[in-house]
Amino acid sequence: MDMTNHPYRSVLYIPGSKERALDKARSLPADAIIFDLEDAVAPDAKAEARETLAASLREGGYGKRIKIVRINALTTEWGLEDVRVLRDAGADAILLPKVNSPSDVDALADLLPPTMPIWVMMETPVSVFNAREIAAHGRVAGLVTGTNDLIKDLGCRSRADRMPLMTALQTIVMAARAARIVAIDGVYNRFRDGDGLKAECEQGRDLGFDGKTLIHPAQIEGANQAFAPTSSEIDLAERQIKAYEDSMASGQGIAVVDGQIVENLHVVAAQRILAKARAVAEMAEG
Ligand SMILES: CC(C)(COP(=O)(O)OP(=O)(O)OC[C@H]1O[C@@H](n2cnc3c(N)ncnc32)[C@H](O)[C@@H]1OP(=O)(O)O)[C@@H](O)C(=O)NCCC(=O)NCCSC(=O)C[C@H](O)C(=O)O
Ligand SMILES: [Mg+2]
Repeated sequence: MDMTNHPYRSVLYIPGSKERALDKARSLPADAIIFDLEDAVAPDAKAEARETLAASLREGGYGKRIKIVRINALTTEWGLEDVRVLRDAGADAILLPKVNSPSDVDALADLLPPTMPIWVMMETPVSVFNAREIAAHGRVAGLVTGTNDLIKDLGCRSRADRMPLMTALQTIVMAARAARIVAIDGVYNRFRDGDGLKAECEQGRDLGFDGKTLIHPAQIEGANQAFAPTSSEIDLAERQIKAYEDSMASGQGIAVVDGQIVENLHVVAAQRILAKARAVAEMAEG
């Protein structure tokens, strides 16, 4: 699975214990799925969920959706067995919760095949302080923000504008961008509130996240819309690239489109928008 040229607009958590949801996900329009063995699964159900999930992954049918398994932390009684059962079950990546430092990633890397990408939950204050080093770890391919755990650990208020989380959110995006890996925003807990989800998706998009983690199928469409390039963004990107090429051909280094300058760096951003639009279109083709 090519994980780099892939959209990550909607990243849906599914409890590994829920067979019906595991099955339903095969037809949901999410870009990626996090099959969860951690917080969505009760302690008594963990052993059975592990086997249920391994069987679902082996059965397949998830198409182009990126398949990420969230194991329990290796410091828990379940973590090692999660790795043993799931490491060869067909996941595209393993997601490690409650990471604090690169050494936590090392511990998991030692247990996985060398080609298996590791994603990391950024959900402790220490992980935010160590964000740059965690993101730069050679095995880490994505950062997933755990806003619920962050709010718990910070003791901050859960506000609609997420002001108390802003330093953490921006640090996570910056760390991911510096390391050229994926950055996914946290979940919106009020899963029946479409307007609230839309606002939070747009905020996450504006901050630079690639997409949002979700807890319910009803949230997928809102995230897919918010994190996809709009038709006017695509149109502007195409015109910027054309204008810049024309200006280069006539010996000038700068073009002007809609009253704004276009330099090489704007062309790079425009090309990124078009690449994302192509990736979204390919995902829609199924
Ligand atoms: C939140 C839910 C418990 C709600 O479940 P339910 O009441 O069953 O919802 P519905 O009846 O509306 O469900 C309708 C159908 O959709 C399927 N469904 C529901 N949720 C999912 C899902 N996540 N993936 C796939 N399919 C789903 C139901 O099976 C129904 O199907 P059908 O019967 O065929 O019509 C529930 O949505 C849920 O459990 N969500 C996931 C919660 C979760 O994963 N939490 C852990 C991750 S959040 C987190 O930990 C973030 C981070 O770590 C942090 O710190 O912030
Ligand atoms: Mg968490």
